[in-house]
Amino acid sequence: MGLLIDGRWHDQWYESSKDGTFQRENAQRRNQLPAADAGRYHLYVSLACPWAHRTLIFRTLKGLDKLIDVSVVSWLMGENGWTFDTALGSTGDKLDQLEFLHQRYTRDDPHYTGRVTVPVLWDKQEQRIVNNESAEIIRIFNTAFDGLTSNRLDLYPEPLRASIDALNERIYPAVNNGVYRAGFATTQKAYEQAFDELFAELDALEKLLNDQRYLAGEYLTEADWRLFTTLIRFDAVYHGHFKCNLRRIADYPNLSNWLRELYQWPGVAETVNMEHIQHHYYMSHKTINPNGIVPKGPLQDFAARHDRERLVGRGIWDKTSF
Ligand SMILES: N[C@@H](CCC(=O)N[C@@H](CS)C(=O)NCC(=O)O)C(=O)O
Repeated sequence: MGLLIDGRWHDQWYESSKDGTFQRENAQRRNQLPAADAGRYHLYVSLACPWAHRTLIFRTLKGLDKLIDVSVVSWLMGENGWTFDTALGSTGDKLDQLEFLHQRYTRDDPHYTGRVTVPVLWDKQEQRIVNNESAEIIRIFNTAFDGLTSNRLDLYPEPLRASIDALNERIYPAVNNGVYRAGFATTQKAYEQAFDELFAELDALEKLLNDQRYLAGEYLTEADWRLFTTLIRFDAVYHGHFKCNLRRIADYPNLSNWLRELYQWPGVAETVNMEHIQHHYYMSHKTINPNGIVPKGPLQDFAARHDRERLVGRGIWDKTSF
């Protein structure tokens, strides 16, 4: 775990602020696509990472698998940060056989300063990072290639944007980033604050999903998928490793049924890799789990039946029907 300073790699742990709260660095590459060309872009992901996972799901749902190839980093994030160690689950860097992800960042800018994160959307033609912010990469995937794929699904449809934005705004700090705020807190107070906000929000979402099929109502949207990548990791990792243990997702009937429905959505189960998820967190965060013991449980069956048919659901918004 470390960062680049003026293009040179330094191995160092996250710095929290004086009051012990975890500070997440803002992603630095925030461009739109120069053009929607097939085969021009390459996606770098970790199968362990909830942010990268969003982009993999959108790539699948939007039928981009043949247009955008993917390299997967190793699940272990050690002293060199993310690596392409094929012995530890990486596909290798399919473009240039690089050893470390930080070399991809210094190909973008030899003087890059900052953390080296996944996901990364790389432009092979211009040899630069288009974007390394998952919230923006999924919006790009949602529309940019529609002319090439004829895929008409819309996960951020105009009439639902205000409610999707409002959901993201509360779920990101309390849940998506909330589990990290709890897990990486370095004072009791900072941990308890993150913990309380997290479970207050999960309780509210449990209530919301009692009367509606998906977060924004009858349509399955971006807001659901952004929550999904955190909740699918919750009982296996955040509950124990990040001490988010007031309740498990399995203790929330609506959230766990909703989670199973999304897991069973065509193509989605193939994007979930529990081995990468558990090994990454428990073995990479030595300050939290110094001996790197990876728990064997819990037993989970996301393929089991769910009860969501009891509520009206229209699936993903299809632009051709409007
Ligand atoms: N805002 C970014 C966050 C990405 C992020 O923090 N990814 C983590 C993996 S889960 C990472 O690569 N961390 C490496 C580091 O912070 O050094 C996004 O959503 O794309």
